[in-house]
Amino acid sequence: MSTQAGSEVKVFLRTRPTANFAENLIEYVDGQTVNVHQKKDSRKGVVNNQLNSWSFRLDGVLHDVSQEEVYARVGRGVVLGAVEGYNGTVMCFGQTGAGKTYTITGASGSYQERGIIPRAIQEVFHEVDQRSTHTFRVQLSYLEIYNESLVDLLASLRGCPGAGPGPGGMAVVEEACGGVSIRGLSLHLVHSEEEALNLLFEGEMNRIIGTHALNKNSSRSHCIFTVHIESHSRTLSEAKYVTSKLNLVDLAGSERLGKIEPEGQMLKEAMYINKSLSFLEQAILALADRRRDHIPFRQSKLTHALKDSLGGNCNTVLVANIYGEAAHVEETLSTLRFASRMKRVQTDPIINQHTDPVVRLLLLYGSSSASDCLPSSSPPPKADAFEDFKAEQGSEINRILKENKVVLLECRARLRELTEGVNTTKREIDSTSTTLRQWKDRQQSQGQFISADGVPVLDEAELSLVLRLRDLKTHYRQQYEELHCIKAEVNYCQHLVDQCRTRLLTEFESWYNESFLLPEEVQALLRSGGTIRPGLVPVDKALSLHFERRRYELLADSPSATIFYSAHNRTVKRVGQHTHICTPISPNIMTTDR
Ligand SMILES: Nc1ncnc2c1ncn2[C@@H]1O[C@H](COP(=O)(O)OP(=O)(O)OP(=O)(O)O)[C@@H](O)[C@H]1O
Repeated sequence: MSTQAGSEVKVFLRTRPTANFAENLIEYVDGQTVNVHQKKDSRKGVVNNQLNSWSFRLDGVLHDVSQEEVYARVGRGVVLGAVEGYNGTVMCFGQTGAGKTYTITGASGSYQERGIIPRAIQEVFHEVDQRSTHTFRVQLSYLEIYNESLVDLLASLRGCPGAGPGPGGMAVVEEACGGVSIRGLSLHLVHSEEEALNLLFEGEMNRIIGTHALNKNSSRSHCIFTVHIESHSRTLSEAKYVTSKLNLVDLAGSERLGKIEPEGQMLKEAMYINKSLSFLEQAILALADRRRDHIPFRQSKLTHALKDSLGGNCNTVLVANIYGEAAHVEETLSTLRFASRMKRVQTDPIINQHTDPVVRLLLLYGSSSASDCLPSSSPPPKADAFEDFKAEQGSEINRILKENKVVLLECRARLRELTEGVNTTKREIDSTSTTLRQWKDRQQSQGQFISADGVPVLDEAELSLVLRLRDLKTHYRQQYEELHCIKAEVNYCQHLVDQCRTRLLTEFESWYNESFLLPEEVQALLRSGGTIRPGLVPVDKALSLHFERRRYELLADSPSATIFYSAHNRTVKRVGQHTHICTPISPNIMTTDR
């Protein structure tokens, strides 16, 4: 089993931008050290021993930095680790309105300001596309913990297996391997970045948001977005496979009750939030103390659900969000205290390797009494089976692949034509400029014609050259712009074709294994929808890959932005909220990631 060198939880500080940043109270020293000064409390008497300066050492201070940099420093390592098979957690903690949701999810509907979750999704699928030696299975879940109740934020999606809490309701359950899972929480298989973003936006729509004195869209709950990754080697025909869980956690805001004076429902919410955060703090304190053998995870739903995600077998990163104004310096201090406790928690991540029961069965039977268990006839050659698959089970995705190839070929032909056109125009511009220059030189040597008013007079031939040059330049600019668009379109079509091809091959592999290589009794298990997963992807999901050409024309030069906006808009349309359908403000803004 591979392991990563044990270390501590990584902790970063991120500040919400404000014009009133309390520079005299909060001091950043070397990119890692934060000093906080607080005025002595006069109500406690003139003479008191209260300290008024604190120093905290963290892994990094993210002050005035872009979402992209935050992801690069905080998220990327954890995400890449998860693709390798290491569990990972990125968690945002801090007072209400300090920027936790902005950090983890990002500003709603803005590609540049998307947060860690959409970027992590993009990275996971990028890696999946790159790693052709493995097949990946990516599933998502989105859990909300509101007033000590577990809520499935993706329960509204009909037709997903495992959806619905079942008779016992939702609950955190301990697993034999020491981890935890949530009974009744729906898991959704996703095949592309766009499908995954659809689910994220769907879940966002369902979150419980309240208005708070410090944040008009305050999240009144804890949310855990989890990417479950499973990978099998394509080349090694062994039963081993690797799984990992990537948890992206947005905690509810920590707030002193006295400060905001909530009432009614808000008071109840605030009490639940504070209680669960204080249990979280107790669990962290216990985890940081190596002499402790009991960690009080079961005190709250939050700590129980995060049992296997806070240090231990997990790459854990905490972002401590602060709102650095003088009025909030106490919250800043308490956030930093929490962060420095968290930093003492040890991590010891290992790759989560398992053995596939189906393949193990196959290998086992194959080596002992193959004739009893393996299918009676020998499997057909793969090339023939592939042709059959394309004509039957895989016909829909194969049709989409063919259609996309046709569009790609058309786009390429158009690109060639335009490139030739641009080159021809450029040559004409050059030759017309040369002729004009020569004409001018000749005129200069003969002397310039001047009108009766003393204005230089253009010769008719020279005038026609000047006009021709102007027209050519206008035409060149138009062609160039068109060329730029068609290039982006070609890239995007190529991306879709690659995606369809990978999908066709992956589905064929699953179908071939299940149809010809598995023992008949195992095939029967798969058919009856037993505990063993079927490998085929439903056709309606495959259809979602269909190329919606017109809709993408606007967004042609940035495929990943296209995916982001398309998923966002689809969710907004489906849910029918009064949210804006978002399109990029201008192509320039879209392509330059802040
Ligand atoms: N780094 C940042 N850059 C730009 N805007 C930010 C940043 N951080 C926070 N904001 C803005 O501040 C406001 C509050 O942020 P956010 O909702 O993320 O806070 P929060 O900590 O999640 O609050 P709560 O605990 O109430 O849910 C939002 O309007 C958000 O867009």
